[in-house]
Amino acid sequence: MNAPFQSPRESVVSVHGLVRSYGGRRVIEGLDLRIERGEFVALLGESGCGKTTLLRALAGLDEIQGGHISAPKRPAVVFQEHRLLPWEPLWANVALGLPPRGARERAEAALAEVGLGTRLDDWPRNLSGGQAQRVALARALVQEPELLLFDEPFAALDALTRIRMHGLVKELVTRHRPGVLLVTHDVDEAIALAGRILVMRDGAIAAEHRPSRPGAPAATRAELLAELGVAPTHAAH
Ligand SMILES: Nc1ncnc2c1ncn2[C@@H]1O[C@H](COP(=O)(O)OP(=O)(O)OP(=O)(O)O)[C@@H](O)[C@H]1O
Repeated sequence: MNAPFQSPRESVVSVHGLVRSYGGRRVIEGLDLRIERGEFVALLGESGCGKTTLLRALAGLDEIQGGHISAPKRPAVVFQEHRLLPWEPLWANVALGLPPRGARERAEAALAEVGLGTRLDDWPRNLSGGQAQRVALARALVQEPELLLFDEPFAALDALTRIRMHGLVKELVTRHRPGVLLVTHDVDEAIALAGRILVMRDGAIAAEHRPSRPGAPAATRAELLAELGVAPTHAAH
């Protein structure tokens, strides 16, 4: 009897030999990256090493100077600041870019998923920082993206709100299964959320960790801190 057919794991992002420079200065130099469907990848690296530059290139926001990127045309992006339109109510902010028919209902469902289902007609100015980021998350997920790009989305939140957001993001990502790339400065956040953690250095991926292996989180934390040149402290959570 034939063995069951096993398809190779499908990648949602595939980058080969990426080069990105600003005015002749190369920030990304021959970078390779794959993200599989439903995979949650975190990207760490020293300030200025090119994390946001990579994310923008994946989002198709910038031209590249070399190499090849294969990624969905319209990935959803969540930035550190919520970027909500102050003159639109919450539901319209979430519905932005949806076809008009059924847009309000879809926005309502997405806002309910992030715990703001009763605030459809409220305004961005009435939200706390954490609530505004939840709306930004709803706006990203309502598009049902194959790829979700996070650029330090929780960095401006207080520690408790950040931990609550981690729980919510885990739940939503498990349900919707987009490929995720999370740019973060927070080693503990990367360990809490990602199945795979990449460290960026000198314009390329310098190290890879899989914190979900049994017994791996503590070792991964120490290795990551050493790679990032930071003295270890107690885990934040
Ligand atoms: N528009 C731009 N024009 C010129 N140089 C830029 C531009 N954007 C970024 N850079 C440079 O590219 C390098 C990488 O920047 P990038 O923002 O990608 O780093 P990062 O790893 O995301 O940093 P951080 O962690 O501090 O956010 C930096 O040296 C930065 O000065």
